[in-house]
Amino acid sequence: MTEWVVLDIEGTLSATDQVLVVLYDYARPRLGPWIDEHASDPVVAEAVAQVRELSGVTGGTDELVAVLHGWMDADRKVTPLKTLQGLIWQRGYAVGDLVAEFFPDVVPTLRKWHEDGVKLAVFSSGSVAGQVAFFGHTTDGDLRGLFEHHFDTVNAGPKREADSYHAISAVLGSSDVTFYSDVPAELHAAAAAGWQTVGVARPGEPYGEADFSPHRTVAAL
Ligand SMILES: CSCCC(=O)C(=O)COP(=O)(O)O
Ligand SMILES: [Mg+2]
Repeated sequence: MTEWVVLDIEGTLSATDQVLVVLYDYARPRLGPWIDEHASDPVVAEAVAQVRELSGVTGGTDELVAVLHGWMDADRKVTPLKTLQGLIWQRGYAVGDLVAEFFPDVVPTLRKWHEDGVKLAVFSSGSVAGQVAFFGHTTDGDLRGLFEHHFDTVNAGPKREADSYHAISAVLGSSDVTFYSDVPAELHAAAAAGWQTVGVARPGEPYGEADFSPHRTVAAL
């Protein structure tokens, strides 16, 4: 049995539409008001500065929002976008607008692994703040206690680079780690860092028919 299981979210634990439709549609109209109402929050100010730097935009909130919407339409997992989305979703879960849903196999399997002594962590492009709110408000209740660690592109790095997985191993204090993801490029990066890998090829999902070789592949956890 592996010491650690690290899990991707979108396409692995939850349907891609949960993120790209439900969560993105919730964030889209709220980005502008959030930026204006939280301009003095250092996290928001830093995210806005990064959006300006990456896009070259010098105008007001409307121009920033146009950039953010463009990134969302292209599903570009750009870190400042994920930071702003995470703050909006955190509020959405707290006030009861949002409830996280999983594929049917997910919660029973996570509970079994946890009971069997396997340590669980998450590595997602979604910000840690968004992840924690997500697992705290699910159709199966508060699942935060199942996870020892949360990683994102801020505290670990890009998901398609081996260095990010080395950084996570250093925090976990172990290289006995198995990574579950629906994206082959993420599995290649994890394998390059010495992790065990499992491709999650769920029928009907964007990567359901992808070539996962040489990784072990399952259709459900
Ligand atoms: C509240 S978690 C939202 C997850 C998210 O924003 C996302 O982009 C998922 O990407 P992943 O790396 O988990 O495929
Ligand atoms: Mg994914």
